[in-house]
Amino acid sequence: MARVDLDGNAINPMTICMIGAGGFIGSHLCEKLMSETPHTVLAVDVYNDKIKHLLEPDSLPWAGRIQFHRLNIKNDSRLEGLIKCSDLTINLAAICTPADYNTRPLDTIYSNFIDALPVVKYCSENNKRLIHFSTCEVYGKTIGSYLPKDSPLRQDPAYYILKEDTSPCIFGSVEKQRWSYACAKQLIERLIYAEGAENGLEFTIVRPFNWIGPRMDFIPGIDGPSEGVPRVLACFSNNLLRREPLKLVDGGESQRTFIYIKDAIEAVLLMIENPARASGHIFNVGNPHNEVTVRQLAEMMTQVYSKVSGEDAIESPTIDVSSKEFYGEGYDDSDKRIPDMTIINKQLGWNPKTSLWDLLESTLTYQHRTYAEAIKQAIAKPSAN
Ligand SMILES: NC(=O)c1ccc[n+]([C@@H]2O[C@H](COP(=O)([O-])OP(=O)(O)OC[C@H]3O[C@@H](n4cnc5c(N)ncnc54)[C@H](O)[C@@H]3O)[C@@H](O)[C@H]2O)c1
Ligand SMILES: O=C(O)[C@H]1O[C@H](OP(=O)(O)OP(=O)(O)OC[C@H]2O[C@@H](n3ccc(=O)[nH]c3=O)[C@H](O)[C@@H]2O)[C@H](O)[C@@H](O)[C@@H]1O
Repeated sequence: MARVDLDGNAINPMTICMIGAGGFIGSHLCEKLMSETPHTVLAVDVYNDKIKHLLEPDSLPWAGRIQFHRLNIKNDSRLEGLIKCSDLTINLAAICTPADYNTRPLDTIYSNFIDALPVVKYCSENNKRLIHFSTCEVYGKTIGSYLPKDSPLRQDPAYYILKEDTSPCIFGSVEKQRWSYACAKQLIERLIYAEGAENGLEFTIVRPFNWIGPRMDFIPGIDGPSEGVPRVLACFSNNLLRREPLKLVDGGESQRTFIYIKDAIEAVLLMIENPARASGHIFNVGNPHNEVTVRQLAEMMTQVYSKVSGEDAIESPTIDVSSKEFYGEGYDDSDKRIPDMTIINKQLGWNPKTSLWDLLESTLTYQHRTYAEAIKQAIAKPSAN
C-alpha cells in the first residue's frame, strides 16, 4: 500500500543527508527509515559503530538505501555535494554531554554553532530543506526558579511550562560555562530562523527533551573512556552494572521529563514526511507525563534493574556528590523541564506513549544484555583495561 502523509497525499521516496547519523538519535532514525520507509539515507559521521548493523551485510533488505560517509563536517569539502544531491538535510552533529560544556567550552561552542554554519549555508544556497536538532536547554532555567522558595506562583504552570513561542531563554552568568552549549544552540536557532525570514530557507527546528533508550552514549571503560562522564542514563546504568551507588549531583533535586527514543523518533518521521506542516516551526519533543526528580529516577532505575537482572540492589543505592566535585567549576543546572505540546499536537497530531517505568524496563534490559558480561570480565581483570 502506498504511504500517505497526514493530509492523504502519497509520500515520494526522498534522499536524506543525515549528519551525525552514527550517534544515539541518528542510529534510531536510520533504523526507522530503513525498516519502515522507502527513503535513502546518506549517513554522515566520524563513527559508525552504532549503525554497523544497518550497513552490513550487503544482503540486508535495505542495502543500497543507506550509504555511510565517514567525514568530519569541520573540514571536509564533500559536505556540500552530499547536501546538494539530497532532498532534505538533518543535522544531529554536536557535542552534547554536559560534562563537556564547562570543561571544553570552546569545542562545545564550535561544535554547536560554528560547525553548523556551513550546513545552514549550503541548505539555504541550494534551496534544500533542513531539520536541525537544537535542545530543550535553550529554555535554560524556569521563571519560577527565580521566585522565593515559598511563593505559591511556583505551582502555577505559567511559571514553568516551556513554550516554543512565548517562553524566554534564561541562562546563568558567563562564568557558568554550563550554558556555553545552550547559548550556541540558541544562536544557531536564531540564524536558521533568520535564513528562513530573509532568504526563504525551509527549516524545522527540533528541541528534544531528554530522549533516552538503548545505545545512548557509552559505558565508561567498556565502549568509551574510563574517565568519561556520559549523560545520566549511562552514568546510572554504569553504576548499576558495577554494583556501585548512583551519584546524585547536588542532592538530585533537579527535575526532568524523560521520553522513550522510539516515541520521539515517530515525531521526527512525521516532520520528515509532512514538510508543509513542519516547515517554519520549532517543536518541543518530550513527554510531559514522565516527570521525576533525578533522585526519583535513581530510585526507579534501581528497582527496574533489580527486576531485569535478578540481582538485589546494594545496601546504599545512592550517594550525594557536589556538582563541583562531579562536573568541576562552572557547572549549573536546569531546574525543571516540562514541554508544552500545543504546537506539535496541532501541526502533527503527535503524542508520546511510553511510561517511564516501561521505557526503563526495555532500556535496562538492553543495558544488562549488552554490558553485564563485559563489566564482569573488566572487574575480574582490572589490569586488562
Ligand atoms: N539525546 C537527547 O535527548 C538530546 C536532547 C537535546 C538535544 N539533542 C541534540 O540532538 C543531536 C543528537 O544527539 P544524540 O543524543 O544523538 O548525540 P550523539 O553524541 O549520540 O550523536 C551526535 C553524533 O554527531 C557526530 N558528530 C559530532 N561532530 C561531528 C562532526 N564534526 N562531523 C561529523 N560527525 C560529528 C558524533 O560522532 C555523534 O555520532 C545533538 O545535536 C544534540 O544536541 C539530543
Ligand atoms: O537531553 C536533553 O534534553 C538535553 O539535556 C542534557 O542535559 P541534562 O538533562 O542536564 O543532562 P544529563 O546528563 O542527562 O543529566 C540530568 C540530570 O542528572 C544529574 N546527574 C547526572 C549524572 C549523574 O551521575 N548524576 C546526576 O545526578 C545532572 O546533574 C542533571 O541534573 C544534555 O545537555 C543534552 O543531551 C540535551 O541537550
